[in-house]
Parts: sequence; structure tokens; C-alpha cells
Amino acid sequence: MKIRVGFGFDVHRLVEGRELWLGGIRLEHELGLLGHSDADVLIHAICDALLGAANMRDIGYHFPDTAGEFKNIDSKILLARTVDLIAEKGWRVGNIDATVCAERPKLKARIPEMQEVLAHVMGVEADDVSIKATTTEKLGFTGREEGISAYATVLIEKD
Ligand SMILES: Nc1ccn([C@@H]2O[C@H](COP(=O)(O)O)[C@@H](O)[C@H]2O)c(=O)n1
Ligand SMILES: C[C@@]1(CO)OP(=O)(O)OP(=O)(O)OC[C@H]1O
Repeated sequence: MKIRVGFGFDVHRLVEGRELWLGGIRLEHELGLLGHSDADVLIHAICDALLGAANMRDIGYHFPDTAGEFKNIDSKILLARTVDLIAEKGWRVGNIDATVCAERPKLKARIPEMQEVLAHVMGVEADDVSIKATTTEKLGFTGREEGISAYATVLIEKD
């Protein structure tokens, strides 16, 4: 069996008047993430990690933020399409390990739900999807609650 690793990183700005979507679920919060899509920064980091592992460029290459078809799109659709793209080269998802940097809201209670939702989209077990959260101790743009960032590491495999 052949294996590869990949890494992804993304940032979106927090603004008023947008829903907050993270890890494929909607969170109650007074601010939401701004983007061309639903701006699910965790899913975008995972997509970039998967594409990187397969050496298939990045999310904006496949799903440009200038294309009307992706305006306000549910990022779970982009994740499913990313899994299909790497599958065209024979790759399947092994496991994911991701970290979300956000001062607020607290994510810990909702993480099992995110794991279930993302695992279902990627066709893996929830146990294969690790999601962690951290503040940045009020430092930097995440600490000032100007945005949320996410990092993801993935392993992909093929026979
Ligand atoms: N948005 C967040 C941030 C953190 N958590 C949880 O709190 C723990 C402590 O965070 P520190 O940044 O102070 O180390 C962290 O390990 C997470 O379990 C969270 O749920 N949501
Ligand atoms: C997802 C896409 C496409 O809707 O738009 P955004 O939501 O702005 O997100 P970004 O992380 O900038 O990545 C790539 C995009 O092309």
C-alpha cells in the first residue's frame, strides 16, 4: 500500500450578518465567517490537505472564488468533490487531524457532531477524524476575534 501525507491551512474573517459554519455544522454565534462559500474554514483546511497529499494543487484552483456556482456553497459539497477528485487518482482518505484556532465560541461540546458529519461526507469512520480546538490566548487576529484559522494534516492511501 502507498501512503502520502498532506497539510492544509486556512483563515476567514469574522463579520456581523453571516452564519457561523464550522466543521460542517452551524454554530450559534453573533458573528459568522466571511467568504465566497459558507466560509467553513475547517473544511477548507481539510480540502487543501487532501489536495496537497495527492499533489493536486489547492481548493481555489478547483473551486475558484470568482465562479458563481460556488457562491454561498455548502463547503461539505466541496469536501465531497475533493474526495472524488483524489479518488480519480486512486487515493482514499486514511485519517485527518485538524486544529481550529478560535477565541470564541467554545467548540468542545460540538466536536463529536463535526466528526460524525465530516466522516460521513468523506466516507470514513468518525474515529478517523480528529478535530481539536484552541484559543490563541487572546493574541493575534484570532485572539482579537477578527477571524478563525484552521490547520489540517491528512494521510491518504492507495493499494
Ligand atoms: N474555541 C475553543 C477554544 C478552546 N476550546 C477548548 O478549551 C481548551 C483550552 O483552550 P486553550 O486555548 O486555553 O488551551 C482546549 O483544549 C479546547 O478543548 C474550545 O472548546 N473551543
Ligand atoms: C472555497 C472558495 C470557493 O467558494 O471560496 P472562499 O469561501 O472564499 O474560501 P477560500 O478559503 O478563500 O478558498 C477557496 C475558494 O475558491
